[in-house]
Amino acid sequence: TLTVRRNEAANWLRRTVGVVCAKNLAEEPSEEEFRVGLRNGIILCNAVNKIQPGTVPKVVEVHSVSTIPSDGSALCAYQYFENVRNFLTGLQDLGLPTFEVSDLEKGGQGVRVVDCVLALKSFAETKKLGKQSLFKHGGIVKPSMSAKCSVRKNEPFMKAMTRSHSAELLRDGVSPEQTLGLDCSLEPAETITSDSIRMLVQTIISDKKPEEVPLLVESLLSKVIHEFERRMANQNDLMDEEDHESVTNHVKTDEEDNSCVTNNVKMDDEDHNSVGSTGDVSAAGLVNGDSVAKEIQAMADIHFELQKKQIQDMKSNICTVKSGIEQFKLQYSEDLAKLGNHLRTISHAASGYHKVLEENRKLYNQIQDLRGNIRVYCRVRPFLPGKVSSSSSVAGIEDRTITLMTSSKQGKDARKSFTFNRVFGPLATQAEVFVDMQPLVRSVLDGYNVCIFAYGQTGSGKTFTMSGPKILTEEGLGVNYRALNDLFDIQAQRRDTFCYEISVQMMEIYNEQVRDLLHSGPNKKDSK
Ligand SMILES: Nc1ncnc2c1ncn2[C@@H]1O[C@H](COP(=O)(O)OP(=O)(O)OP(=O)(O)O)[C@@H](O)[C@H]1O
Repeated sequence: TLTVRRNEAANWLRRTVGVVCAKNLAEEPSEEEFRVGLRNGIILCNAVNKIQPGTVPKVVEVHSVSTIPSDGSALCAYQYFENVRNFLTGLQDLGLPTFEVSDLEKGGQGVRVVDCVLALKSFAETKKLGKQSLFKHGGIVKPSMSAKCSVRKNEPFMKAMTRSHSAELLRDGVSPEQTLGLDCSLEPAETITSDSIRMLVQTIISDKKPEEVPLLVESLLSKVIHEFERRMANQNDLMDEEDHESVTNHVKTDEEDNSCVTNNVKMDDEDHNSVGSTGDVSAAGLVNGDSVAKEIQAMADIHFELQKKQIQDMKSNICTVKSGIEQFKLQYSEDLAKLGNHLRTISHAASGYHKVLEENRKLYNQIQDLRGNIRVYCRVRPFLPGKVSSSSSVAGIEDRTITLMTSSKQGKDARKSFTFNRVFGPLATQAEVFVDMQPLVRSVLDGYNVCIFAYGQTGSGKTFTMSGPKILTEEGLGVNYRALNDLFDIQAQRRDTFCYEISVQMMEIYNEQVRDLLHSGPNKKDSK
């Protein structure tokens, strides 16, 4: 705020001119007190002369302090005006902001006075800083030039600052010998720009004799090179530090990798357990980059050797597997060749199968023909329950012959023998009877027509032989059932090579009449 800034300005003036000179300016003056305190221009002129001696060549002052009223009214108005005017002119010469004389009168713009004083304060501080910097590095001591020579009227404040700063160097003067001691390595926060440096050099050589210039430039360049090398060395040191930090971080990262490696090593080979402990020690004892690098290199070497060994093992395993595969391939080709031979044999056999089958069929049926195209069998029914067995007319039964005895005739005529393909006695079972007929069923499936029928008087046992008893059992199955069973069995055996269609009809011939027993409707007589 304005009050704070005004207090700051008052304090700075008091410090600059001393409390005796600034006895009429309070530390924290009001606006009026500030105006009255500075009104006669004495404090202002002394202040600017402290900063820049000679800015106000003559300050009108009253030495008898006691005679000066608090508002400075003892001085004539023109005297006040003279001091203030000289002060403002000096500010203009320094390129600082100014104010109007009327601003120190009642009703004037006191803020402009405050601004002006604070600008002078900044100027003084900047100048002091520049001097310290120069003295610190240089030893520039010989004033030979007025500050005014480098300060032009109405230049911008900051530009004036820079120029003034440069002017300090010049004003203090530099002999060639002294310049040799000039340290161009101004502080890193130096305020001198390239323009000001150029100006500085120009000014330095401007008042030098031509023969002094090369020596001067040489000394400057020498200093510049020296400074450049120093900064490069600093830069390298900084970069080394950064690299070291980077290496340390890298090592930390590698520590984690090494722990993985260590685990792998432990798992792979117990002989390499020492590797794990080495890795732990190196991880714990990372002190500097070299030792760490060596540890890492050692770990990498061990890991490399381990991997090399694993690769060799894998190579030998691959060789073993390869030879195994070659052997297997050889055996496989041999087996394949054997299988091919077998297949050729089977193929050859298969090609002759149908021929052989046909031949077999012909031979089989030739046998059936040889056994008789028409075969006649005789079966003797046992006595039915309740009948006397002694009244039988059968005198004897042989394999193919049966002998009957007629009680009404005597002698030789009483006995007659009959020959059949085979004679079955009363004890013959259904299975025994069917055995002689079974080959004919196979001939049916080979394409031959076969007819099996029973012939005899009523109650002689035709139905029993062909179908079975009234209460049917497995053993009692007659020729019809057994023949049909055989037909279906042979059909199943040959299903891969033959396809058979089987159908059944049941006809009855009775009293010269044929009847279809499976016809569900009214009996249909068929003369055929
Ligand atoms: N080998 C046998 N063993 C036991 N019993 C038999 C035998 N043959 C026939 N029989 C019995 O004799 C009786 C008459 O037989 P079956 O009915 O088969 O004669 P059939 O010749 O068919 O008579 P029909 O011409 O009148 O029909 C039946 O009770 C039957 O069980």
